[in-house]
Amino acid sequence: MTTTSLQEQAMTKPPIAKNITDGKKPITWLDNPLTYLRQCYDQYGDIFRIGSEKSSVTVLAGLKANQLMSTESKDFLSSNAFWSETLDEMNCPHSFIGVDGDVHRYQRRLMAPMFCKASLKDNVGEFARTFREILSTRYSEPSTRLCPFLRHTLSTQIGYALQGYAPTPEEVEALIDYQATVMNACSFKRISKRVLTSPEYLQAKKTVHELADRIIHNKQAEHAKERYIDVLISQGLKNKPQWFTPGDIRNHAIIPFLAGIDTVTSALSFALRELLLNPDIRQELQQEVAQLNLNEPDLSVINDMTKINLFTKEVMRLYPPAFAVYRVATNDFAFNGYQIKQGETLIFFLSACHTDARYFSEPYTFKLQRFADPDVGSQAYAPFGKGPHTCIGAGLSNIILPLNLATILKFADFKYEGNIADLALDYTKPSLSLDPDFALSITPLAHHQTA
Ligand code: HEM
Repeated sequence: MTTTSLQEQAMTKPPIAKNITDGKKPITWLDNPLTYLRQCYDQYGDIFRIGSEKSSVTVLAGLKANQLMSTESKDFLSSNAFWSETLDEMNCPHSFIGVDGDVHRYQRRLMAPMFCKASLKDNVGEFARTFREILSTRYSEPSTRLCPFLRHTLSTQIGYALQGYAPTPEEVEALIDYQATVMNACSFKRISKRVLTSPEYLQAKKTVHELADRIIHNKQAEHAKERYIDVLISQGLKNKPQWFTPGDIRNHAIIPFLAGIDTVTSALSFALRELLLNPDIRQELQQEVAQLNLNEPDLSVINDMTKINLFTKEVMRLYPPAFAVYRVATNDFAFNGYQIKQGETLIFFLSACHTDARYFSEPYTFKLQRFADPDVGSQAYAPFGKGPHTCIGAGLSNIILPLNLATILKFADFKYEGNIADLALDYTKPSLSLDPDFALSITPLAHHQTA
């Protein structure tokens, strides 16, 4: 491109996406955001706007957007401006997902040791036991709604590992409803804020507050390691009281659930859907798990899950639970020849490259061995985000996701009665989800009893 046309482009705004279809029929951003973004990226490339000329949001995508987020995001991008209304409603002004700079760095340093593999390695056996127990005691029924089952399992695993407390299934559902309602009303603006006065929402909020207080005050003497919430109180509150209001502390009590349950549920449900679509892959993975000791597994067993690990990576490439993240520009900056203005809301479509044939051949084909080639991925693969806010729970997720999948493959049979390819996507939750009524018939296998 010549210098003049670059200058001209900088004067104009990025193109507005128009007439977007899924290949057959028109689709909208609100109804089908992932497909919408993918089609826009194919049509317009690394930068475009969605919405109308009067009110639009700029989307940055592709390798350059990922690199920008990784390297320079701290200089001119803010998470806070996007999250602030959600944090107001949750009464936690310093919740670390929605703050920038020193207050974010300080909390991240405090939390990082609790999320590292060295800290989680002793929980692996307990994760496996938890899943087997829940599977056999609660969910060996003819038809199990998959998402509540996974949320119950994951909240128990995450809760015991980090907070020494496992929420009840009712508390977990209240958490999920509360989070989805606040985010949809306050940050994504998908629904009216009037919903925040509805009796259902207020009840969920009350349940979540009570849960947070119970976690804070549940100082179980027998808990083996220092709990996340205790570290935050003993170090954070003590050294930086201005960043740990009572509301912030409550938020820290539930943050591992808010960030971890919905996302891992998404990945696991798409994984099971993919296994139902691909019986050959299911059989291959079943052969691998047959060789594994899942009775008392440790980290080495997770490392031995070669195919399962390749499989989960490929699942998150095609179905990235958090396919895009929001930021607000805190300074003017240039991107791909266009000028981004301070104050603009931006969507970083970080998973755009996941279906770009330049980085992943035949991108819409599910290939079990794709990531066996170590050169595949790198900057183009970003299921856990990029830059300062990149997922702190990625290590935990890389343990519980393959472990749970292996456990269900080894200890249960699962069937779907309908046509699995027809299952609709659901965008009412913060993460990419499958139809909330998606139900499987799960039968614990006989050797489960003796395992
Ligand atoms: C498949 C599973 C998961 C996926 C795909 C995922 C994805 C992400 C992404 C994309 C971000 C970046 C958000 C942004 O830049 O605005 C993020 C942040 C975060 N994730 Fe995850 N996540 C997963 C599991 C977990 C788990 C299991 C936990 C904890 C129990 C967790 C805790 C967090 C937290 C606390 C943050 C905020 C980090 C910060 O602001 O510095 N995530 N996650």
